[in-house]
Amino acid sequence: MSNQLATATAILEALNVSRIFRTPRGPLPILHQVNLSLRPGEFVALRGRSGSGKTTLLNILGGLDDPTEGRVSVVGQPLESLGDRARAALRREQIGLLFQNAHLFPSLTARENIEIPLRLQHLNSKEREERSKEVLHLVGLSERAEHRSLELSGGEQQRVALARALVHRPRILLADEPTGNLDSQTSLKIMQLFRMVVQQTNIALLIATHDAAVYNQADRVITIQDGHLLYS
Ligand SMILES: Nc1ncnc2c1ncn2[C@@H]1O[C@H](COP(=O)(O)OP(=O)(O)OP(=O)(O)O)[C@@H](O)[C@H]1O
Repeated sequence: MSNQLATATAILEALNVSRIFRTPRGPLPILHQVNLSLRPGEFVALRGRSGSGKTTLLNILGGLDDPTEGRVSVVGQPLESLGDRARAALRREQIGLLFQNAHLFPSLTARENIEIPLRLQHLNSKEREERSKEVLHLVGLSERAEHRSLELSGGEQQRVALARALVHRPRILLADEPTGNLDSQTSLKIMQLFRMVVQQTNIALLIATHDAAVYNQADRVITIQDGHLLYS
C-alpha cells in the first residue's frame, strides 16, 4: 500500500534503472535495477562511497544522461516518451541542479548571477527583480544582493548557487555534494537552510553526499553500494 501511495504522489521516479558505460575495455555496469521515488516536500539523502554511482544516478534523474534500461518519470511524464525539446523544457522548468562548486560568474553580483536563468527564459526586468529578491530572502542573503560573487565567502557563494537553482521555482532539486568544498560549520548551516527551503517551498530534494551532517537533516537516507540501492 505504501509503495502504491508513493507511486501515486511521486514527483520524480526511477523504475528499474540500469546504466552500463561502454569503455574501450568493454561494458562497465554502474547502476543496477535502481528504483526510487521522491515526493514533494521530501528531503532525501543519497549516501555512498566514491565511485558507487551517485553522480551517474543524479545525471539520469536530471535528464542529463539516459539509462541503458529502465525509465525515469518527472511530474508523471516518462522522459523517454519526450522529444529533445520537450524534455529540455521539462528539465528547465521542473528541475533545479546544484553542484559541489557554486559555478558563479565572479565579477557579477549575487543578484545578477541569480537572474541568469530568468534572462534565458526572457522574463522582463521587473519579474526578474521580484524573483531574485524572493530567493535571496529565502537563502538569507538580501543584504549581499549587490556584492560581486568574488567578495562572498564559500558558504555565501553556495547560498547564491542555491538561490539560482530555485529562482525558476522548480519542483525538484538535485544536489551533488553541495557542501563538499565547505567546512563542517558552514556545511551544517547550508543543510539547515536546505531543510527550511524544503519546508517553505514543498520542493522534493535529493542530495548525493558523503557528509554526515546531511543525514541528520534528511527525512530518508538511501545508501548506494556498487550501483545497488539499499533502503533504510
Ligand atoms: N562516462 C563514463 N564512462 C565510463 N565510466 C564512467 C563514466 N562516468 C562515470 N564512470 C564510472 O562510474 C563509476 C561511478 O561514478 P560516479 O561519478 O557516479 O560515482 P560517485 O558515487 O558520484 O563518486 P564520487 O563520490 O567520487 O563523486 C566510477 O567508477 C566512474 O569512473
